[in-house]
Amino acid sequence: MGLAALPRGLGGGWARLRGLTGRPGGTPARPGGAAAPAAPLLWPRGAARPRGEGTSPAAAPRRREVTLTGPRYGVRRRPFRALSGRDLAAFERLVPGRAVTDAEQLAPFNVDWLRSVRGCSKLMLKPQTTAEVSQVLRYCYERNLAVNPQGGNTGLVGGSVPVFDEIILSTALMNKIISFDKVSGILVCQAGCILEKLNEYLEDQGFIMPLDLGAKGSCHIGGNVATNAGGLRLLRYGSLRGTVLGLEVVLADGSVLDCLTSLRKDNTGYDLKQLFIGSEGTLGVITAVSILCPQKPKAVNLAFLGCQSFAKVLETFTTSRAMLGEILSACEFMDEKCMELVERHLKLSNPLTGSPFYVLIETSGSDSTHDADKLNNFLEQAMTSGLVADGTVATDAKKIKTLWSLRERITEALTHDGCVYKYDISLPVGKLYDLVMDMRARLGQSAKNVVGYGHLGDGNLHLNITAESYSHFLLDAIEPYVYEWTARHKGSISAEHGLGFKKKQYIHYSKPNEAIFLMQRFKAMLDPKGILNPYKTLPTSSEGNMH
Ligand SMILES: O=C(O)CC[C@@H](O)C(=O)O
Ligand SMILES: [Zn+2]
Repeated sequence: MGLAALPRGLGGGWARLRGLTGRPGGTPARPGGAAAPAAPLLWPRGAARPRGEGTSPAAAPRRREVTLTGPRYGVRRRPFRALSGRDLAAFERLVPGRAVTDAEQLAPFNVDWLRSVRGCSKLMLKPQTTAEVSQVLRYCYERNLAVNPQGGNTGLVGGSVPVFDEIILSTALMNKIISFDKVSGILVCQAGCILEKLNEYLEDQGFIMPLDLGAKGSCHIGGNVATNAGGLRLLRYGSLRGTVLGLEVVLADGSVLDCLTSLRKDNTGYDLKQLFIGSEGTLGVITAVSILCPQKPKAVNLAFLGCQSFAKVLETFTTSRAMLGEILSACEFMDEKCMELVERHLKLSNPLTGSPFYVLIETSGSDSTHDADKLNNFLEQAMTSGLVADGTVATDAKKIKTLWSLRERITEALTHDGCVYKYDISLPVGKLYDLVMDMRARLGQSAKNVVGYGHLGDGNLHLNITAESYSHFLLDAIEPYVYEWTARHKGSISAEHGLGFKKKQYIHYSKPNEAIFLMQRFKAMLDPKGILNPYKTLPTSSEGNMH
């Protein structure tokens, strides 16, 4: 690349570092809920192996019926009470006009976004206030009725939909902003606020949300906190365990735990909110969140770079960290297979010529000249030292969004590729791509595509494997090998998606028995009847606990 082509000043909005060949088209963020895309055929092993289902995606109708989770995974319904007419009348009194029983209306809330698991709930309740959530849970607790808390239903591990007939407790109408303090940057809001809407609200006031993810257009902040979602900005702003300052939670028996403080520092006893962050709705229902929001950066730049090897990807990351320092706000990677999929299935265009790997480096700062200088120096170094073979830089918001969609929409592209096996792995960053190469060699022709992408800066790999149709043989080749590999390298089998229904029995690969036992004791203490999001997160010996 000619150094003269470097975007000194980055004024053009969209600067190609070497020979611009294409232009991506703008597209919306990942849809969720009822707006789910074409049906993927995805059967990762859950509580038990799915029974006898292998349909060719090509032959399947785009909106095929998803098989019920209970029979498909061989799960036994726990002895919760079944909903009666008396219960329905009571709920109609507690949330008048907001108790949904119509089967057609309920259908999208019984199926996950990936269309891989399906429950058969007969009732969805849509409370508007914490008091209503409390009354509903008190009633359910007394009557021994199981409850499935649900936000935007964008989860990827089957945690947000019922397994059987659990009552869906939706946070959709709990979407009020309670307060925003411009001095401290602390936002307090109800759990059902949509992430993107919160960000828009904050942007008007010169702030942003500390997290960003592909599902931002549909996911709820309460669901984000309940799953401890990571996303694209974690590298810069840290995890929700740091930015969430307080929570209001309704416990299984209906009691309200008001820990909705807005303090940066508070060392008075145990930090109880941490128990609920990442507990996937199994310990309580999050009804409100207090969260620390950063200033909206005045200057944002995005470099999309092509690298010839993963070693160069790693060195590009370390160099960017060293040279961009405090303005580095994201560092993501994707391999060429991912690029092929977004091009083929979503018709997005690669603005670079073919490279085996692509890296997205975002800077967010307060001084555009200073940031441009820093980025230019970094790019110059990366290019002259041969770390980066090709690249383009965007400074204009629309073009930044277009480039980001290449990365954010990989999940969606994968759903169009056939039967998908998903793995969300944390590893020492140097080992991140070894697992992909190992898996590719191991599976050979039995997989259609083995792709690797993810949050490079966080050491989080999204390994996805696709096949034309479901195969026990392929599943056996992947699992438990992928979990053993991860455990051997001291990684985590769920970096940011949670365990939900599909991964709960693999917790042992990442946590010792003592920790799991303690988790089970917490669960028993906070929800003695086990009514909250049953069959999720924690393994139970009677439900195919394999280890
Ligand atoms: O689909 C996946 O495997 C990852 C989804 C999401 O966490 C992402 O980073 O795009
Ligand atoms: Zn991710």
